[in-house]
Parts: sequence; structure tokens; C-alpha cells
Amino acid sequence: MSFATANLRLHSLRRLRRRLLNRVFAVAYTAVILALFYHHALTLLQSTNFKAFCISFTIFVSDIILAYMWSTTQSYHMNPVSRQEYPENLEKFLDRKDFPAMDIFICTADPYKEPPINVVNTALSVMAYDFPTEKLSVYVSDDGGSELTLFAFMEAAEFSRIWLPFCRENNVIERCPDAYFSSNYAQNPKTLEIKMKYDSMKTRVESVVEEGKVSDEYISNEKQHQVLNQYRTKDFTRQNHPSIIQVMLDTKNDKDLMENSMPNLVYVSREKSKATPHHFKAGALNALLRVSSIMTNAPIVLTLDCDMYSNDPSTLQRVLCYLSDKSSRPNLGYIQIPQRYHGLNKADIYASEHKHLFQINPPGMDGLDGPSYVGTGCFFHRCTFFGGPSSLVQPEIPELGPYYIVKKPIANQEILNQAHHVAGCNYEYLTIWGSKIGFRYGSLVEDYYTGYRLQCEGWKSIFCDPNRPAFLGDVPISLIDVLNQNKRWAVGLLEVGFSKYSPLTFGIKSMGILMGQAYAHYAFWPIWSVPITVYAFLPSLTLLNGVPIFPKVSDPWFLAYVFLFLGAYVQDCLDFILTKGKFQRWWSDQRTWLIRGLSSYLFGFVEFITKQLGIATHGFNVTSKVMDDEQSKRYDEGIFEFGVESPLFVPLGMAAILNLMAFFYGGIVQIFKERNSDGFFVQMFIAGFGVLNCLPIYGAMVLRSDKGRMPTRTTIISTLFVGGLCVVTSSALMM
Ligand SMILES: O=c1ccn([C@@H]2O[C@H](COP(=O)(O)OP(=O)(O)O[C@H]3O[C@H](CO)[C@@H](O)[C@H](O)[C@H]3O)[C@@H](O)[C@H]2O)c(=O)[nH]1
Ligand SMILES: [Mn+2]
Repeated sequence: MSFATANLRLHSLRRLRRRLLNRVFAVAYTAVILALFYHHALTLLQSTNFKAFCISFTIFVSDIILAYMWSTTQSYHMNPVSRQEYPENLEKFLDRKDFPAMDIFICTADPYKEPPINVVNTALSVMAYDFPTEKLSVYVSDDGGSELTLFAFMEAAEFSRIWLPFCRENNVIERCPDAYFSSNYAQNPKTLEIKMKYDSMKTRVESVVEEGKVSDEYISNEKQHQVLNQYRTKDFTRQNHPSIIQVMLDTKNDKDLMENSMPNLVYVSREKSKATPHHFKAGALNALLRVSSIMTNAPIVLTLDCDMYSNDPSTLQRVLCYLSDKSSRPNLGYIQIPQRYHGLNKADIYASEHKHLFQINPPGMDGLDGPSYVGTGCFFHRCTFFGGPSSLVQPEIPELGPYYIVKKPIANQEILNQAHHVAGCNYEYLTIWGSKIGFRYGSLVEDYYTGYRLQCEGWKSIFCDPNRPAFLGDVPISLIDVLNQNKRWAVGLLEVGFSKYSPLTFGIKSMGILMGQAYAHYAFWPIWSVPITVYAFLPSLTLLNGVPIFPKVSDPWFLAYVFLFLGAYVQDCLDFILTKGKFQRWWSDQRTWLIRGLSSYLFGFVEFITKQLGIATHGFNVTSKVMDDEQSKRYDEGIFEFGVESPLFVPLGMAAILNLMAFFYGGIVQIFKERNSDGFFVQMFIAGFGVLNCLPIYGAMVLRSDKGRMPTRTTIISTLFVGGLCVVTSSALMM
């Protein structure tokens, strides 16, 4: 059977034309960078006093980091590709009855930050995939160990009996109930009846969450009582409890309203004990890998975050276009579908879209060995988790092996006992789970780290980016949530960057320079904080003291600066716009990069160091998905949300104040009074660029009175610090 007959194919690959231009540009840009370092070296050697040396040296170090980070992005520019799938042709190659089974994993960790009704929506959206139901199993991992979540799934299991046949019969595209009922759906008696049932479920689930427990009025039979009693034993807390595994729907026994079979739906809350590390999401996923091995052991596994609902019922067919064709990519380990979001505001003020991470860079990596794994929306061959492509690593019991065939039904007592056993918190003790098998431990960005290690073992991956987003997720709508999320990523990335598996050493050795650099780019993201902080403060501080630190406009070296700045910015902007981006969102993207550099990355660095020194431990702080109405309204209007006091805002406030001071002072004194615009142009430009980027901060500091304004204390502290900084620098410069 051929998979590539002229007009009957399953997928195609196109190399993007821009790669040629990228390569030429890379050569030119490298040449100018080298020239700039020659200039830096001369300046350092010729510096006449210690102060000038220190300033030049700081700029030199910052520029080395910028240049290094630029060099790592070349991996994404050398050979970007674009793929397309033709799922409409699938059944000409593969009979529906030969579709492989799929195990879908959904993680949730906290009923108060991740509302159970949303988790349920995600689960319903994938249970309703247009796929043979008896081959579909949905596993929900509840790291919150919460009866609220379990209750939500009891309700969802019932609701799915009408939802699934409804979607199928009416060919519904939005199979996430919440998305469907928020869309422009046909209002007829049938849909209105279903909406009523959905609303009633939603109200019940939300009331239970509000009450914080499932009171008796919500429990309809003795069986439910027994199930919920598991949470009501003495000493049960979310960090300390036995494993709870509940088969909510069993494809062998459960039927929907139309007497069709249902997918399996299994709730798993792995055992937890304070004495045993649980490795956050990676630990949860490994527990699911094992429990699902025991129960269904499907050859394909999809990982999903609880806030990423399916937006397209035919996604499984789409990935089968690659999975069913062995020649699509030898040693294929996983297929990554990018994270896309709903509810972004027009300018995407916090750059939550993460366009570089999810849409611009992956096609570049796909042109090499394949994209990194980003935690959700990723389809794995189960065997990928058990050693490299040519070396199967056997787990401790054969039932966990990727090719083991499960013979008993999932609700069989023996199966359940075994499932509880492998969900135990001590199960992994003295095993190679987390190091050679399964999702890898050792970094707070388990997704990045796992994908990286799998690729080092020789697995390849595919980037699949359908026009209609396959999944849609929530974004954090307040700046502090965004910054904290990025801070967690920064810590996790540095954990990989400075480990013995650093992409710079181990990665390059295993995968070659381009893939190694592509991974190093992320691992060292947080070091961007160094040049960003230096450029946010140093030019302004020296400008205020009348000390020029860059070439004059009339100096030919000035042109090198212009080329390097414009070259990087214009290329970045083009990348953004060519990937279906809007200019306004690109502006937010570069602003957010600066903001992160001054906050998340900087503090992430500090946290990483304290963690290494064993002074403090930092866990996985789950991002809140709860929407406050007032906050949502401000977010929709594109207004920045500060609101809470946080040290993360202090460097931002400081940079805003200092750049404004320097810009006006420089403008008045250097340009009008001293007529020295030539010598201070670059410093003025940088300060002005800072001011432009800080506009929302000034508004939040002085103009706004709503709850999302910058807290007065943070403004005062930032101002005092700027004052201190000015005093220190001017005395140092005068010495
Ligand atoms: O102990 C934990 C902590 C988190 N989670 C789950 O992990 C997922 C991601 O958590 P979230 O707080 O939403 O983190 P984000 O920063 O938004 O997630 C990004 O970054 C994570 C790594 O830091 C990846 O795991 C995610 O897939 C990726 O979307 C959620 O479904 C959580 O329920 C767990 O299951 N157990
Ligand atoms: Mn998330």
C-alpha cells in the first residue's frame, strides 16, 4: 500500500521559502555581531579608568548573552517546514475497525483553581470524539484528591449519556458543552432540553464547590455514598490519602441514551503521602501511564491539561494520518499539536499566545528532528516512554509493558487491585520511573524536559498545526498569574540548563548542534534577564549623570547598533506576522518579553539558586483558571491587571520611573541645553523605548483608581529604590 499516490495522500510536507533568506541574513548578522565584539574588545582595552571599564564590561557581558540567545534561535530559522494532513482520505487507507485504541489523560490538581465544571467540559469534549467509542478511554488524574471533582464526574458520566448521542446525531462541531452553549446554536426543543440538563448539572457542581463538600442532598444512592466515603476517612488530606480509582463508565457495560456503547471513563487520584515526593504533574502522568496500562494499555496516549478542551471532533483522524503511516517519520515518538487559547483580548496584552514557543519555533524544529513537547495536546506512541527506538526498557511487571494485551474488563476486581497497587505512592521506589521510563523527573517543566530526553534517546516528533485549533485553553488574565507562571517555567528551565543533561553538552552530543541549540534556547531563556535588566537601567542611570556609553551618531559604529537592533526586531516582527500574527499582538509580545526579563526571569533565577542551595523549595504552583467578573471585564478591555502587592512588580515600576526621568532629563539637559544629541542619542532612544513600553505602568501607577491599579505601596517602594539607585550611581561615578 502506498501512502503517497499523487492525489490520494494522508499528509504532505513543504519547506518554507523563507529559510533561504533566513540563512543569508544569519550570515550578515553574524558578521556584524563579530564586528561589534571587536569594537567592545577595543573599548575594554582602551578604557582609561576603572569606572569606564566596569560600564563597558557590563555591556560586553549583556551583549554576549544577547548574541548567544540570538545564535540559538538560528536553529528555528534554518529549515522551517509546514505540514498538512488529509483526514478525509484516512478511511481509504485504514478501516475504521482497525483504528488503534487511544488512552486520553487529563490532569487536574486543585478544585478551587481549576473549577471541576471546566475539567468535566474538557473530558466531555474528548469523550465525544468522532471515534469508535469502544477504543476510547479517558483517564482523569485528580492531584487535588477532591470529592468535589469526583462528584463532578459522577454528574458528567450521567450527562454524557445524552450529550454523546446528541453530538453524533446532529454532527455538532463544538463538542465541549460550555463552548457549544455559548455559541450560536440552533434553538429547538431538543437543544433547549439538553441545555437545561447541562445547566442543572453545572449548578449542582458549582454549588457543591461553593459549599466545599458534597452534602447528602446531592447524593442519590448508597453506591455514591460508599464512593464518597473514601474521602471521609480520618487524616484524609490532599497531600496524604490512599489511592482512589473509580470506573465511572465502562465501555463493556455502559450504554448511552440510544443504546450505543460509551467510552471508558476512569477517575484516578493517586496515593499521596507527605513522606514521599510526588513529582507534581510528571508524577501524576506516570501514575496514569501505569493505571491505564493495567486497564486498557492503548498504544496511543494523549496528554491534556484540564483547561484544554477539544475544539475539533476529527482530531484523532488527523493524527492517525501520521500514526498509520510508518514512513511519515522514522522513529516517530510523538505528535505535538500547539496550545491555542480562547478568550484572548485583542492586543493579547500579556502575550499569552506564546507565539514563538507554540507556533513560530516548532515548524523550525520540525524541519530538524521535531518539536519539543509542550505538556498538552500531545499524542505519544506508548512505547516512546520505555527506552529508545531500538532498545525497549522493560518495566518491573510485564503488565506495564507497552505491548502487553489486557484480557480482563476494566472493572474486574483483580484489575482494580493491580491498578491501586501501581497508583501507590511508594510504587516507584527503587524503580527507573522518572529517569529511564515514563515522564522524566527533575524539572518543574516536566513537559520540556521529557520531550528533550526522549529526543536525546533518538525519538523524533511531528508538529501538527491544523487551521481549526484542535484544542483551546484558558489563559491567565492577571499579570501576577502570568508572571508567576513564567517564573515557575524559568526555575524549571534552569534546572535542565544547569543539570548534567544540559542541552549545551548532553543535548548537542546526542542530537547535534542545531537540535541542541534549539533546546538550549529554552533552557537558558531566563538568562535574558541579565541584558534586559542592564539595558533597562544602565543607559538611563548614565544618561542622568551625563556619561555617554554608546557610540555617537556620527561614529560609524553607530550603524552597527542600528543594524543589530533593527535586524533583530524586524526579523522577529516578520516571523510573527508571517505566522498569522497581527502587529498589535507582536508589540505586546516584545513588551511582555521585556516585562518577563525584569520580573519572572530575574526572580526565577533567584529561586533557582536558593533551591540549588537547599535554602528553599519551590513546588508547582498551579495557575488559577478562575475568572473574576470585574477582572475579566478589565482584561477584555485590554487593561493591565496589577492589583496585588508583589515584589515581582518592583523592578518593573523602577524601570518605568527611571526611564521616564532619564528621557525627560536627557531631552531637556543634553539636547536643548548642552546641544549634545549626538553623544546621547542611543541612551535617549533606549530610555524612550522603555517609556513607550511602560505606558500601561504609568497609567496603573497614577491615573487609575480601579482594583487592578498598581498598589500605592509598590509605587512608593519602586520610587524609593530608584532614588537609592540614583544616589549610589552618581556617587560612584563622581568618585
Ligand atoms: O501537582 C500538579 C500540578 C499540576 N498538575 C496539572 O498540570 C497542568 C498544568 O498546570 P498549570 O497550572 O495550568 O500550568 P501552566 O503553566 O499553565 O502549564 C504549562 O506548563 C506546565 C509545565 O510547567 C505544563 O505541564 C503544561 O502542560 C503547560 O501548559 C494542569 O492540568 C494541572 O492540573 C498536576 O496534575 N499536578
Ligand atoms: Mn495551564
